[in-house]
Amino acid sequence: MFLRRVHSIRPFHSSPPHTVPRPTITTKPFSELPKRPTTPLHQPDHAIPSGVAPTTVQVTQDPARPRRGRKPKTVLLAPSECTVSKMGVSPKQPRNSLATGILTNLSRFPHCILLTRVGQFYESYFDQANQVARLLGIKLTSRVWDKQDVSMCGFPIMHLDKYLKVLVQQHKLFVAMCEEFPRYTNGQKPEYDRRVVRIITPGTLIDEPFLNPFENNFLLAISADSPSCEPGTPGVGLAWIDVSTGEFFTKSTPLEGLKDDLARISPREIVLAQQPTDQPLNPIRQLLKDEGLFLTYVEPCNTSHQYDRAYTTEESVAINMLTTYMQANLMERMPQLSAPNREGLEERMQIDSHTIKALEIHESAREGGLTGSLLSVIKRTVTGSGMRSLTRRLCSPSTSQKDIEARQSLVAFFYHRPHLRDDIIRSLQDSEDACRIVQRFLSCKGEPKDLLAINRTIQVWTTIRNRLELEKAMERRERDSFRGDDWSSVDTLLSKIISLHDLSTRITMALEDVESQASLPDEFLGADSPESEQKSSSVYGIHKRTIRPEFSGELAALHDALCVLLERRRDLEPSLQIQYNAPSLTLRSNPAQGMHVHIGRAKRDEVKIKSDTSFIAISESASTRSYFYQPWSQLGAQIVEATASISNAEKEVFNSLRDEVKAFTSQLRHNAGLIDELDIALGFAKLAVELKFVRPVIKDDATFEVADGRHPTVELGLLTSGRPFTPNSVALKPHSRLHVITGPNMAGKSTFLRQTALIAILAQTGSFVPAEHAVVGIVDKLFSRVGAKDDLFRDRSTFMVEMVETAEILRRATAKSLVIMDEVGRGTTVKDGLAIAFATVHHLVVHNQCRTLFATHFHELADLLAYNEVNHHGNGVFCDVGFYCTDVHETEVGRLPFVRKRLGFNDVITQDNFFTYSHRLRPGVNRNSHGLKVAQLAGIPESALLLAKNALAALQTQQFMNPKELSDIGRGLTTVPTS
Ligand SMILES: Nc1ncnc2c1ncn2[C@@H]1O[C@H](COP(=O)(O)OP(=O)(O)OP(=O)(O)O)[C@@H](O)[C@H]1O
Repeated sequence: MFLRRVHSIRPFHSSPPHTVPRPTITTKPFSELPKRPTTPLHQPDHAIPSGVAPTTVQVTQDPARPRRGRKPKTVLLAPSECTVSKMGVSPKQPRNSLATGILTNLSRFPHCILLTRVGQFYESYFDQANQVARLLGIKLTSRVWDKQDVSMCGFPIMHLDKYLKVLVQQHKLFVAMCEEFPRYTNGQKPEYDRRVVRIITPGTLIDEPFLNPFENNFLLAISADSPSCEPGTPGVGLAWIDVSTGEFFTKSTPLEGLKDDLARISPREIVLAQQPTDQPLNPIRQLLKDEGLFLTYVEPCNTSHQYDRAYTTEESVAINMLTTYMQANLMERMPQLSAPNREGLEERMQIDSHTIKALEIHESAREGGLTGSLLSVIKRTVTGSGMRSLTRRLCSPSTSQKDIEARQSLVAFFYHRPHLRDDIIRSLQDSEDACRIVQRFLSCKGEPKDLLAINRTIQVWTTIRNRLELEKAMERRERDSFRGDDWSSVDTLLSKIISLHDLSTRITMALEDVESQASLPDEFLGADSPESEQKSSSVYGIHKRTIRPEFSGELAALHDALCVLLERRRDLEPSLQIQYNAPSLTLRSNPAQGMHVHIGRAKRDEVKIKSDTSFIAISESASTRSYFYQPWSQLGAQIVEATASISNAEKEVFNSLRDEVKAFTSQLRHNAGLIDELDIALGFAKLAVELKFVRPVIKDDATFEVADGRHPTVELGLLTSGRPFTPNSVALKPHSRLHVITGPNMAGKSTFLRQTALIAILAQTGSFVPAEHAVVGIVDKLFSRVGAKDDLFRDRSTFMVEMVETAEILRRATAKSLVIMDEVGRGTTVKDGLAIAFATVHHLVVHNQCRTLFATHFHELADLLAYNEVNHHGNGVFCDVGFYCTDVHETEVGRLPFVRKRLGFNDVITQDNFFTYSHRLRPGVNRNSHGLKVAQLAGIPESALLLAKNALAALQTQQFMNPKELSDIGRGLTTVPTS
């Protein structure tokens, strides 16, 4: 039989969320990419990257000579043929070099918003200026080029980060950054070379200050056209990198696992090979399109080059695509990359994409932020990278018993040593994000303060190591019961930390301590004011000392020479004061007047100077005078020259130190990874103490036993309103893998299901769990069917979404999986729903053989499933199903009046209103859902409630009434006759 849906409205599929044309980039094998930037920073380079096509330029009509009836033509122009017209460009070379440069860049990067640096501003011109001004909410203005008005807008460079965030993160636009580089010829006014140094896309943010330090920003490439992508085979190649930290991964995944990987990686941008438009979308492309992710298309990789034997062909394609894309966008900022870490398919618990969202692991479902998520409740890490690692781990916990137990041992170690734990946490708070700093260096960026930060971090690592070793020595000495075994997890960690003592010593020897850095310019050059000092620093090369003079012979000699000059200056000032009887005379410099002699009290001190021709007056105010005085000008120039030489020598030292740090990239990343591990373990230990978590026993079978387990997020939520959480137990065993949960609405069925899944995740992440006791058999895949929303955008009703998710679980769950299902079948008629629920459970028991918790209001399901069972004597098909339920108790004191008060109702509290939910599970089946009580809680009007009550009574007594009778019941005129 064929089913055909008939819609009066055709299904609607929107276009991708962005409208900017996508880039076309030819991919190259990873190994062919330069390992370091080909052009040093700040060296002009006019080479246009290959593969950039001439742009399509809209040629607008000349407003002076309108040609009626003609549409504007679209033609291809080479950049050099473009010129400015009122509303766009026209084919004539403009005389203005800035305009030419901008037009060239606009044509080279047609898919980008171009921001051009002009002095202290970033500016946008031509048609783009309208868009930029609108998006950023800045003023649109115009300027005249070649006697024509050109739209423009701009903002000061200090606002760049704020506006980049709007363009790139908010509007998902690509921004080409065009910087200016002054060229000085024969002491003339500088000319400027302008070139695009980088294209900023949502996935290629490096160290922009608006990057969240606690989140990864992944750029993902997918080999979407793999020929070997048969169902079930891992044929889709993935490669993803956080450009800001250098964390680089690759993996092959089967098509059905792709969605889960996307949910877990949560990429900001996905790079995909372009496909001819006449070809139908393959399933991978269809899935990516359906998910509504931010996709960027590049030219297909036309090489079958395999990056390394360790990687599959699909992975190599993805790696090549990713690195080529990075190269094309990061340009001069392209960092050196280390080889990607390959993730095996079996190493991690696979959590399907719905489950990651439904369990609110790192994002709450309601507000979308961290608050209310599992992560927000369990997070105790103190470093940004620790938090990022924790998030990744929660979304893909380990499936290796050995790894999990090693992590648990570390947590247990710190659990029992609060004083040590607190000490190390305190030390960790002083460490910096080593991975991000190293990545900055690898992108040829970074400042001396980053070197200091790396040094501080290495020192923190050493302090932690020393503290642990000290503790061990103390325990050995003081504790009779000292057991070396207790220390094995810590010893293993310590043995893996690589000593970077030499690197740290070099940085310490080289870098000036912060306090003395500011002393040089003020003291010796007599800057007029802090502002003028700031201004003058660029002009006169006044420079804050960053490297210790004694670090290199050359620097020491330069500093000696400067000292001599400064000594001369120090002598010159008092001798001039005495010679000219002018105590208010000082030697000064500023950008406007250069080196000059300043008289503070002119009336009193100027007399002798005025009559000396070697002083040339350059400015005056009511009480002060300034003079040009050649000996000071010459001496000052020498000082500036010496300072500039020091500055250059320091830059060289800084660059060489930066190179040294870069040479230790893998060691630094390795140590940072271990410290993340430590940070997470310390956090878990603290969490276990604070929230009374216990260490679960990990097994490699199908057991899942939890005594008095709790839902950490719901428990915390209840705590804030002063209510206790009722713990619940579960005991899934290899021979009894299915539990059916029934009970009233609002009595805690969903909470119980979710807490079980969260306990599995926490246990395999290495954390202790919220329970009195727990035995967790390793879960390979975790699935959930909880909560339902429709997905009209993708043409799916609520029930359709429910069935799609159920189908996926039935296809994919294995005997090692854990499945939680909440009210499957509720979205249709009772009979259809019951039938589907029965078939689903049956399939899970017979075919998937996985551990399952199934919550339902269909109590009839119990009769269909069980026979001769301890707590339920049905006529069903299975003998080893567990049945548990929650309850409602009519009591003298209950929650209802208080809940209704909170909802804004002002009821008279009657005895009838009193009941409580028993959230505690008991064995058995509850056949009453008490739905009307929830309706009452929610504020359904009294008359409607009365009608519902009577209708329910009628249905229960099998009495069927005509509409007139029902209406009378609704008006309270009559009640249902009892049978
Ligand atoms: N074990 C518990 N202890 C205390 N309060 C709980 C417990 N479990 C649930 N609750 C409270 O009850 C509310 C409803 O729980 P939950 O959604 O799990 O009920 P349910 O039985 O699944 O309801 P429904 O059948 O209507 O979906 C929760 O938001 C929480 O405030």
